[in-house]
Amino acid sequence: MSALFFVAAPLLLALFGISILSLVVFTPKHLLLTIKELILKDKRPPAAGLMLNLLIHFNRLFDYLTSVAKKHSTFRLIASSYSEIFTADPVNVEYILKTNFSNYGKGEYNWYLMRDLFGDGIFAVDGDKWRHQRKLASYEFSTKVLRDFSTAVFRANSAKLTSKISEAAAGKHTIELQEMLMKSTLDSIFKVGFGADLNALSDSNEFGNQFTKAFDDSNFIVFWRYVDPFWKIKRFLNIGLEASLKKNIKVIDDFVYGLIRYKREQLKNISGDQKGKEDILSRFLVESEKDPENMTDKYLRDITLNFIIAGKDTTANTLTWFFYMLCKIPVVQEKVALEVREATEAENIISADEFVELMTEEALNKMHYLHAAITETLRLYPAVPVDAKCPIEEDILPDGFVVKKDDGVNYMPYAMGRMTYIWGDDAEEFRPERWLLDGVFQQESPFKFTAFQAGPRICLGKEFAYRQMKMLGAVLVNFFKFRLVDESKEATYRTMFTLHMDQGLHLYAYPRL
Ligand code: HEM
Repeated sequence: MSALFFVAAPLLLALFGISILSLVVFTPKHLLLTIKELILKDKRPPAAGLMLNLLIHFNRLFDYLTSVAKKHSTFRLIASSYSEIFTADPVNVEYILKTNFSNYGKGEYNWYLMRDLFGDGIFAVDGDKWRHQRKLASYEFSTKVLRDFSTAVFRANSAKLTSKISEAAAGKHTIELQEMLMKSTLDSIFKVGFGADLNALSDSNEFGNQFTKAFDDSNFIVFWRYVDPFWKIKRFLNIGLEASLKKNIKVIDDFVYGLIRYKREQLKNISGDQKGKEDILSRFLVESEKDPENMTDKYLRDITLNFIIAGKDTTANTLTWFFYMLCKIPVVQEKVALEVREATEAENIISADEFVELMTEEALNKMHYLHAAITETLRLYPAVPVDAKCPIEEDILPDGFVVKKDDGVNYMPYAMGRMTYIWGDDAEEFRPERWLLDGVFQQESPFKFTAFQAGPRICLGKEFAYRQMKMLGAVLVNFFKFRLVDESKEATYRTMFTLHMDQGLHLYAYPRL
């Protein structure tokens, strides 16, 4: 241990120095680049500071970026040899995500930071691997079978959650809703995406709980790499957060490989045409039988994990902020409750199991106010608050600013939702009515409302997510009135890839009926 310390300490100090220098001062390479920029009169986005600012403001990172975006719709932060560009301009966003899509991928840089956790899954890759996964998953999302099956699963899980909350309400206990929602959406993605009951993999709930905890922590640690100049050395020495990440990834891997083994066994009992048609994982497993060299178990792990992440956190986090806003503005909560009763035509006091049967597609489609309230939540609390891209070639954005090949380019759904130049003077107000015209929900441009990304890489699960969120939202509001345990406290986020409420959402639930 002490020998390791004596070897590692000077190395760490040297790296510390170099890294801080690279973040703080202008190296000769950077000076040359700046002089070149001045001579060539490149129109670069205004420099709002150094990359070090991201580290300084890490805990309130998305609010820091919002405050800068209020002054400059496109700006950059400077590192030693490149700039990280941030934009909140819908015209630029359309250009990056659609018009010149082929020039803006995840890139090597993002993949390198994310790969220990996300591997070669759809969130982290470009090119053929992305196209392959997108194509196979698109089939699955477009089928009526998936639609009907997922609706049945959402119904069952909503009734299950209602019964859990009823127990807490009866005992006058507080609930931590974010954790409950995380479990519920994990159950749903397991059943729909992988055709398996989470409990089927293990007798105890602990299995899913450990996975959820390990994933949350990894999500935070991998995001932290973007601002930590020492992460590579920490990984090499297996110390600090990188050592925890390694342990967490082991828990995640055990969980996902366990699922793949279980699914392979299940698949052995299915033959003929039906094989590979039931769920996303079966489809990928059948592909791997045809092409075992490319579709290794590691690749299957990456694909599977990325789908769990896609389906679980985004939806649960959005619902968490939705219930938080319902508590902050009780009149919105009452309007949702009224709409749900009218749309389902539920007259008598009925059980949750009976009530979820009234949640038909037709009833859900009638709930325009609920749809608007969820969308308003996503406008102000987008599940993916900042999204990073890397340019392949030097380029000029529609606002005339030059993007260099080594720059990073980010669009900012969190900041965009708060810009008066996009949403008007009341941009920071939570007002579901802004989405309604004569009571009917109106779509916005996906380049202005960017919570689901846009263009060829637009979220594949958008419709699936709305169905699940409307179902859970409607059923819970129908049965309970929610109140914050601490009404004076403003909720905040834990900075990571997804907008996770820090410390969870602690509520009282009172029976409504
Ligand atoms: C409120 C819920 C959701 C939100 C806000 C959301 C948002 C997003 C965003 C912003 C991306 C782009 C991420 C990136 O490239 O960095 C994305 C991609 C994706 N989402 Fe969602 N998502 C939600 C729910 C879901 C669900 C429930 C599923 C699946 C069950 C899903 C499946 C996917 C997939 C597969 C991609 C990758 C698309 C690609 O790269 O081609 N999403 N989503």
